Amino acid sequence: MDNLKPNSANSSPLTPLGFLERASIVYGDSTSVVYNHTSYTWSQTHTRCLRVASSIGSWLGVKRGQVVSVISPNIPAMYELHFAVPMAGAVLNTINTRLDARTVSVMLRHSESKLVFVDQLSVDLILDAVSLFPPNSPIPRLVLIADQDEAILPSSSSSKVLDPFYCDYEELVGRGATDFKWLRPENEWDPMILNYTSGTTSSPKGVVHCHRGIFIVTLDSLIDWGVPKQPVFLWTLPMFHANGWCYTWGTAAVGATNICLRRFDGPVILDLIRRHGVTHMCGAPVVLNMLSNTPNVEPLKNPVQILTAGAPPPAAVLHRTESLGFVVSHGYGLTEVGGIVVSCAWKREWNRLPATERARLKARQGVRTVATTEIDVIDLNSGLSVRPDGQTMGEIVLRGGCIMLGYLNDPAGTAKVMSDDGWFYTGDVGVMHSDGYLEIKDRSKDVIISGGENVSSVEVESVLYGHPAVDEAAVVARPDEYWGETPCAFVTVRKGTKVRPTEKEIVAYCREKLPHYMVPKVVVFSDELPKTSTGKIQKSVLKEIAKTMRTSPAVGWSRI
Ligand SMILES: Nc1ncnc2c1ncn2[C@@H]1O[C@H](COP(=O)(O)OP(=O)(O)OP(=O)(O)O)[C@@H](O)[C@H]1O
Repeated sequence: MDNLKPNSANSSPLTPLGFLERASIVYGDSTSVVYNHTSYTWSQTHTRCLRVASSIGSWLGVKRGQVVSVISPNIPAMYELHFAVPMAGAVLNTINTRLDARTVSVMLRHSESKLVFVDQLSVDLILDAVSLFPPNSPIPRLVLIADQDEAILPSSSSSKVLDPFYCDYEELVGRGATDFKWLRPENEWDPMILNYTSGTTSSPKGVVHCHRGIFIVTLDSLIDWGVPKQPVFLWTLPMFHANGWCYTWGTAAVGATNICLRRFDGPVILDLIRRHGVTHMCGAPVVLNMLSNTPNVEPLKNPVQILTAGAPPPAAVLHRTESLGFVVSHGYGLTEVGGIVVSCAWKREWNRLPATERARLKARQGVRTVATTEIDVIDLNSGLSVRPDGQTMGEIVLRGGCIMLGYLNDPAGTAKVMSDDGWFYTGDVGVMHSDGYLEIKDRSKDVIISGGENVSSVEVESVLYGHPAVDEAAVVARPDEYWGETPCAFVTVRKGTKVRPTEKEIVAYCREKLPHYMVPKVVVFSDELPKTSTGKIQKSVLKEIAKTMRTSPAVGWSRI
């Protein structure tokens, strides 16, 4: 067999872009995208993407390997650009619409972006970002995405303000060639995506993924969640957040109907579920919390699959969401791995357990997905696997085909997380249970060390979420002269709570459920917790507040 080698018939570069052409054949007349009064079929989406890709290259002059950015919520153009930009041979960089102008400016310069597609509501943001470019530095071309269905340009958007825009998105569609031969990657390791991390623990880092990695994680995510053909997929997860965990390309593979929406709250989601017969949706735990705290909700008529990841989902929130008729799946991933690489693979026999026990098991992050090569929890001193006792903490490490190529222009940062031993170091601290399922206990930067004991902030938070009056909770370290650090809890109280709990009551509640050293010594009540642009609680901000607190809380916070 020695002379049987890879050849040109069996080694065309892997890429998820081919899913679109296939969808146009198999599902050509079926609805691909719905947004307010606009809808397209898969055949139309295919043609529109080819036209945009053709215009990006031939009219706007973008070359293979150059970066093209998009700043947009979940509207049809955002979906199409996930195909059109890489089909033009360019590298897609989606930018979070909630970032500030300075950060956007840094990202555009860092990525040397050549072209930016800008949703109408981000016009001011992008113009401010561009105005921060140093004199004489090249400015990317701007294309406006004017929303046909919600024609609201920001107040300052007089025609003069729109002058810097080269053209409108629909003009690109109109000018493009339908018979455009899209640029296949020359090599499956060619960069396809540049995503900046959320910046929860440090400044955002530019993660680069290749076609091969995205192909692997996209198919893996469909299999892992058991997504059937032609589901109805509601876009409650921002596509700018790790490309909607790769379901942007995945929905084309299965011919789904993508329900797009600009913004949402609990009632909007529930209304869209009813109107469109939604079968699948994704969201960080904050979305589950929003749904389960929506007043006067009637249980769903048909079960809806909801995949949650991005932050630890407290068991109490999982339980409340499932009692509304959602079927929750729980996954874990990072921008650096493209999507979900670990999930709480559900065992049929667990269905017989009481609901609270099911929720406790489901709150664990779980096992590697089928296409992830290996995961482990290792002791950083010895480099060996920790004991699988559900107690001994270590760092979660991964290896597999969907791990990023590296951080853009940051070899030192890349080397720090991907060392010669072949592991990618996640920076997350976890334990391994005896059944082979792992559970995250914290981010390494958030572990609280009290009297020499490691306290998992996630574990304390999960107890706080079980309190009927607690809406959101975050636990951080507060410096303590005697213990070194002690847990300090920040909580918001649920709307409609008649009798607000006191600090003493919350502490007493935690004492019933946690060892003494894990119980928060201080509980601070607030109307809102600070969040990152991807909706994660900003513990770094809370840590700063906790540091300044001795016996009395900082201004704006109260200990009832
Ligand atoms: N199911 C989950 N349970 C607990 N934590 C999770 C889960 N899924 C993701 N996470 C957390 O989210 C992190 C990945 O988030 P993301 O890639 O959006 O950037 P970030 O880590 O928030 O930002 P930065 O790296 O810039 O601090 C993981 O490292 C982990 O801490």
